[in-house]
Amino acid sequence: MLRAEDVWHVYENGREALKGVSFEMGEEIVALVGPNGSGKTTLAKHLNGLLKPTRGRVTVDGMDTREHTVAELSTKVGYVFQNPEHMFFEENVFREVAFGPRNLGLGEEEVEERVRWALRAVNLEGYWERTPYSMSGGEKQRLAIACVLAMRPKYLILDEPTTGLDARSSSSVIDAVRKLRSEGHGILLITHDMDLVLELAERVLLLHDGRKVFDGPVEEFFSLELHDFGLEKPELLRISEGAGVGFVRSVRELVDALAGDAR
Ligand SMILES: Nc1ncnc2c1ncn2[C@@H]1O[C@H](COP(=O)(O)OP(=O)(O)OP(=O)(O)O)[C@@H](O)[C@H]1O
Repeated sequence: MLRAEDVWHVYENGREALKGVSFEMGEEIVALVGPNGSGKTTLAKHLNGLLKPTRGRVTVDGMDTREHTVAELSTKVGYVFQNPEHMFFEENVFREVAFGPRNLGLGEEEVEERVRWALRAVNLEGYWERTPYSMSGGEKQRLAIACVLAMRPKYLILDEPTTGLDARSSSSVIDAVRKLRSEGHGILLITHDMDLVLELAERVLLLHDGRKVFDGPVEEFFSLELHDFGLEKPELLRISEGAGVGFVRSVRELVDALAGDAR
């Protein structure tokens, strides 16, 4: 479990970015949402120990983040930052993904095994020799996930994983996330994209001004007055509600519901 207990965070300039947030997650896909400046990144950085709580406690599978280094925690919680292309520096994909495990001091055989597994998990087999710079946005995003996966973390934090990607690249990233979830990973998705929340999340955590204002199922989240939080309901839901079929999660579900009504 990733667990935050009454976490407060005050930055050096006195800004209170988190005000008593409690939250826990296991093997599930949780969307972390909220307006700009609501504390999403600050909370996420607590979950892998990059930030320590000013007050309260954060544990990762029972390990208190205050008592462990970021390097230790990175084998439990992987963090894929926004705009991952800035993180690549190796000449090919193999070396890029191998970098983390090699740094752990693992033998070459184990390193190769991890690279193979991580690239397969994100459907990038056969890319070993490619230069990261020559890859598309969606491929780079999946490569960034593979680099973090090679550390074999149980939990993954993905910051805006589909922003700036076209529909096809987005759906390849979404497929990769689903696959990881089915293999027992817990995934925290930081996003402003309500379509992505509708499509992928199992639960939503909503922050506003450093406080948790909602934590619950996706359907319940979309029944909130989202405008109050600078968020918009997905078009798909507006259409389904307008058509009187209620909550759906995909165009296919909407079509099925409409076909059912017509019968
Ligand atoms: N290093 C820092 N020093 C001081 N204040 C900071 C620092 N980082 C963030 N803040 C402030 O803390 C608050 C929460 O910021 P945070 O980045 O966690 O929000 P966010 O929800 O991730 O925002 P966004 O959606 O814009 O990425 C904001 O008011 C921000 O200005």
